[in-house]
Amino acid sequence: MASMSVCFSPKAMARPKIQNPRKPDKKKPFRNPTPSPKFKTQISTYRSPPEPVTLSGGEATTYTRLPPKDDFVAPSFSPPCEVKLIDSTPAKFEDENDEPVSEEGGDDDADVNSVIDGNIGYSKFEIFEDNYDSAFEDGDGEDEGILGSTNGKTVKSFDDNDDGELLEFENGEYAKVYNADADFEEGDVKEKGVPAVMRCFDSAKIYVKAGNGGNGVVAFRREKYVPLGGPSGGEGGRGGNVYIEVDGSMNSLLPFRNSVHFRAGRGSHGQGRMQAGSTGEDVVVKVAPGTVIREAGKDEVLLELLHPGQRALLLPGGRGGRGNASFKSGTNKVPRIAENGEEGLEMWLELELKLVADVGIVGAPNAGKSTLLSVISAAQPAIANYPFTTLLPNLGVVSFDYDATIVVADLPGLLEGAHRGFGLGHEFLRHTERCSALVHIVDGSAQQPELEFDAVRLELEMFSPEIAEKPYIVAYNKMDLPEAYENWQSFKENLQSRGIVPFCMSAVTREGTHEVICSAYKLLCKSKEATGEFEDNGDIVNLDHVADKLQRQRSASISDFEIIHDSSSGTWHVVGSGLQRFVQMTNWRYVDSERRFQHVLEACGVNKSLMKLGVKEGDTVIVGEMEMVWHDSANNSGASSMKKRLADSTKWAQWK
Ligand SMILES: Nc1nc2c(ncn2[C@@H]2O[C@H](COP(=O)(O)OP(=O)(O)OP(=O)(O)O)[C@@H](O)[C@H]2O)c(=O)[nH]1
Ligand SMILES: [Mg+2]
Repeated sequence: MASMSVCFSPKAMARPKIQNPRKPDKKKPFRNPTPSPKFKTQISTYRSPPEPVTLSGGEATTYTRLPPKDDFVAPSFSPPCEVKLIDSTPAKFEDENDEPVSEEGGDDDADVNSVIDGNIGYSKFEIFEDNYDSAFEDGDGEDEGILGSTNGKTVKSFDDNDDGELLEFENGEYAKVYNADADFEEGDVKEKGVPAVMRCFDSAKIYVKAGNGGNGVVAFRREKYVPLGGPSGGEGGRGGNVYIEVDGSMNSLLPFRNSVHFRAGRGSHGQGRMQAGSTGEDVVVKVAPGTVIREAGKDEVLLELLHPGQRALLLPGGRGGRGNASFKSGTNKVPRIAENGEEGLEMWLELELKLVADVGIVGAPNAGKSTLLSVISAAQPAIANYPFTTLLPNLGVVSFDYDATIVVADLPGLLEGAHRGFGLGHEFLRHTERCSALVHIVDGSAQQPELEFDAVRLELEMFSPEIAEKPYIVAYNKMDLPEAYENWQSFKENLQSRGIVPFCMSAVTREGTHEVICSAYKLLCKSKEATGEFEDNGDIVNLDHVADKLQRQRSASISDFEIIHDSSSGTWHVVGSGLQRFVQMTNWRYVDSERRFQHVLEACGVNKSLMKLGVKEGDTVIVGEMEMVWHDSANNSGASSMKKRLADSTKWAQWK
């Protein structure tokens, strides 16, 4: 049997000419057409470091388009066949201090707004798909798509892309529009055609990449009167980090519709005279408070960022490669070896926004939710007399005192059948998940306010029992209108018989609104006390844990590896993150690199393990992106070819 001394050694091979695809092949007749020996086999993907990314704060926009009033016929509110509610926990303010609002909340003399027509029927609004590209384009260049219709007439329209379509932006970047309706069941009302601007309000998919480290260099000190100056190659700079920061001025993820890729800058290469390269530019991705971050396609939550100013290091930049000065030793005073910079990590992230609000305002469309928000806070949501004026949630801050403020979210209206795709469906209900209390607005001028109330409660329950169980206040609105005033007594009695004490108010005249929001605040305090949220003493949370974990994985020891044998092709795969990183950082242009590589394979036990497992002469061994041919040899002189593997495993670049 042949001696088991083993050697991988590279075989010099001609490098193929690779045409740089970005440049046209200009023929230069007076130059030698053979490729320059300095020609690199890898096509450079390096781009100049981007400017630090600063995203402008996205506004929770409210899109308004007033259709002609005649478009709205007043169909009768169709009562739900069966309404079943879970045990809820309505707010009760029965003690002396918590006075419920006067039952005569509406002033008889109140100025009845003649413009307001409370009889709009909305039970027939639904989202449907259509060929709206052509049919509904109004030429104003806005994103428009069909939102709803009544009696066949279009209410609003928004351009939208099909699910799964690739959006191309002017800057050459692209984003995939997801199919939000993947698990749509046949027979259900189709919940397709939600305009992209609405989908992108609270979800986004972005690509982040930390900067690559700069390469180290081989250089020697050459100076008059300094003979044998020694190695002086400096190391490369560290690549830029990727940070995620909470920007308090943002309340949506809409900016990520236009910016999908975030790449940190790469470290610059080292230089002679022991000069280290400079560090790459960091990139800071700004997100809205309440953003949940997951790796694309995975359920595990990486980060949940709630408070403005929080900053998490997500991806650390690659380490700079060492220059030859670092390899100087007693036995090798003239090292001709330097490392490549470590590649920066990259990842596709899925961002999901769950607004951080204390109180959520829910209710049927056109009930007066936005009007209430505009009255109790400085927010200025669009208000109009037709359903679905609010397409995206709005936030407002209500100040009670210097130190008592709450954030209130006004959500798009909910229709009976929202769980089957009617109206805006449950698109935005997840934003109430973080609310501690809800204010349920009932349109007093509706034909049957009790049924409207029950239908919305049912929808909340259908979306999530946890949300339905949140403490809530019922506010009967539009008391200034005679029909609402007339219905109030029966509505109140109906709810009281179920143990719910409703409030009445007129958001337009501001009567009763103060009582409603004060009660919501009290409810909020009670709920926070019960859950112990006030005792939250701000434990220091390590937001850099993702980067720490990735760093630990990356710097695994080179002796941690696994060998996988593919007997059909006689291939041995040596898998280990430490070894792969080592291969990636090895600069094969330098002669000493091969020797060092052989030495490492020997030292970390790869050769021994392969021989134990029965590797044979001529077998292929793959470590990271290097492919070698196993060669048993008596005196270490056996030649084997070493090739660099490209991303596409069917192609091979001959490597010297
Ligand atoms: N008379 C009267 N009209 C009101 C009152 N509150 C709201 N309105 C009117 O009702 C209409 C709808 O009000 P919005 O605040 O837009 O209702 P919304 O619940 O936010 O509606 P969507 O966003 O479409 O779900 C507007 O014309 C308001 O002026 C009220 O107390 N009295
Ligand atoms: Mg609204």
